[in-house]
Amino acid sequence: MARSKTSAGWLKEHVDDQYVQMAQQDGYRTRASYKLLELDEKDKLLQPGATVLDLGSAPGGWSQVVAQQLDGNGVVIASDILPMDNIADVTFIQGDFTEESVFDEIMAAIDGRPVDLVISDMAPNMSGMSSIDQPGAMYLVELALDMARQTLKPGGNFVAKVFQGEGFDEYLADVRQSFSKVLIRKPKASRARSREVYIVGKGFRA
Ligand SMILES: C[S@@+](CC[C@H](N)C(=O)[O-])C[C@H]1O[C@@H](n2cnc3c(N)ncnc32)[C@H](O)[C@@H]1O
Repeated sequence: MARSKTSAGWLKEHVDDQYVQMAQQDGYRTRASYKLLELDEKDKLLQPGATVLDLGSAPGGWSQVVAQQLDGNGVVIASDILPMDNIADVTFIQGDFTEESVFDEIMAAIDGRPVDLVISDMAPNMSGMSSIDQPGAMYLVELALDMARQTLKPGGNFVAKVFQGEGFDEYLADVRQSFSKVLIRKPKASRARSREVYIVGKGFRA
């Protein structure tokens, strides 16, 4: 096989490919499933009977993991601007999360239930220009945190994909205001060259 990359680059791409292959074998719609599986293994996020809100859910890799772990015992509400094929036991709301009407629709689906976990893997389409992409990404995670603050039960948990760059430190400080423990995770299935990390907030303080 011709190797045009450095051996470190080749090795990383090979590992990335392995996740794609694993997802196909395990029946997950995307390699992203392994990120949530690793976060759950480390931080014990998914408990039977939980109400979970999955923001930026398409194509559904995280929702599949949540539905699988809850195994019919719990409530999963997922939302994305893109369509998502049906997943058993997952209520899906399609729409732009920056629009108030979508926020209201999600709130209506939650129907006053205390939410145990809010997870956001939302990311805007990247233009490659960080002066545009970074503020767009930060805006989405700020809205996700706002939703978490309005819906989580005391002691509830929060996960958000955040890109390291402008606004990251301020966002982290903001998350720390509302959770008793905050961790920064880089799951193995997250590409090393990506600036994405996952902020995990545990123990919501209402
Ligand atoms: C990395 S993907 C999520 C993958 C998902 N967690 C999974 O496991 O299948 C990021 C998602 O964020 C969604 N997204 C981006 N901007 C959005 C917005 N304004 N409102 C809702 N979803 C948005 C995208 O459509 C995309 O599906």
